[in-house]
Amino acid sequence: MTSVDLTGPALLARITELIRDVPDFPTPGVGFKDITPVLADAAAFSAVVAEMAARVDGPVDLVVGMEARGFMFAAPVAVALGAGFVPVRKAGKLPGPTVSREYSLEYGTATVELHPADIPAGSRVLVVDDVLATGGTAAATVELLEGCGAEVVGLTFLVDLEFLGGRARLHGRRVEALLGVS
Ligand SMILES: O=P(O)(O)OC[C@H]1O[C@H](OP(=O)(O)OP(=O)(O)O)[C@H](O)[C@@H]1O
Ligand SMILES: Nc1ncnc2[nH]cnc12
Repeated sequence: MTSVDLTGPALLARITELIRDVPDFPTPGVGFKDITPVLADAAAFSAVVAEMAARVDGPVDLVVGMEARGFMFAAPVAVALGAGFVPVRKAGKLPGPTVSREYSLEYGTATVELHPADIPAGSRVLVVDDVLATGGTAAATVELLEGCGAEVVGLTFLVDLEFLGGRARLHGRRVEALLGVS
């Protein structure tokens, strides 16, 4: 059992220390932010989940996380908020019926899918992922959710790679990031 005693600037400093910069991964020229050390640190992980859960206004029915790293934060945030969890998966992983969107991200293109049957119309949904980079993944996820009639009440990330401009793709929405990298 771990107590959450990391908050504010101490949490920010700890996250900054733990996230590992990996040059040229997965492709040349990409500066990859490896968040696995945050997951492996019990105090940091629980504090991140608590902080993500705190940065939302009003009730949340569902927390949506994107495969695969998004699942690692979104599922515990859902439990912390007393909300359900819905996975957005890469193409071909969900049995369906699914709705899907193709999108581009910092290092390629992909297709994401979800089960609309898991999203009752009017659901208040929080989207959680580890990294906001170009915003392609998050924007595609918002399109899918809104196509199901959900209300996206916010998007929360561990890291915002600000120099890639992802926030602009989410203009007008509540976007929270625990750490901004400029
Ligand atoms: O803002 P974007 O440019 O869309 O990039 C951000 C996305 O990229 C990463 O996922 P990735 O597709 O690498 O999958 P993974 O979580 O399975 O590693 C990350 O977890 C975000 O979902
Ligand atoms: N630079 C990066 N580091 C980690 N995850 C990412 N997803 C997209 N770009 C990324």
